[in-house]
Amino acid sequence: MSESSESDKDLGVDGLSTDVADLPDDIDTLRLEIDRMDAIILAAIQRRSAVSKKIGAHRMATGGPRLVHSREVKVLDRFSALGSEGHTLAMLLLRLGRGPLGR
Ligand SMILES: O=C(O)C(=O)C[C@]1(C(=O)O)C=C[C@@H](O)C=C1
Repeated sequence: MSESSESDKDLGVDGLSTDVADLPDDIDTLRLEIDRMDAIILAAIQRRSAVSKKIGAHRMATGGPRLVHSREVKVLDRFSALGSEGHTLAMLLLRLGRGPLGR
């Protein structure tokens, strides 16, 4: 998997390295790190969805479109760093942000 890009560093995720050489070969310790990452990921997804819904509500209240294709392409591009599964994950994030109207 690729390291985070320069632009991601600008966005404040530079503390989350994929270099885990410094972690011990101890399953309990490693599982604790997974639990910590899962908690961060879950909170980030929930916050992302809330922000996305807020943008959508504002845009629709001001007469704009429900979806913005160019932004969705950017999200899909970013997650292509994960390979083909990145597309599935990005689509899921976009769906979570759209809410029930966006199916
Ligand atoms: O960036 C926007 O304009 C959004 O509404 C956010 C978002 C997203 O979740 O990334 C959601 C719906 C749009 O179609 C595009 C992007």
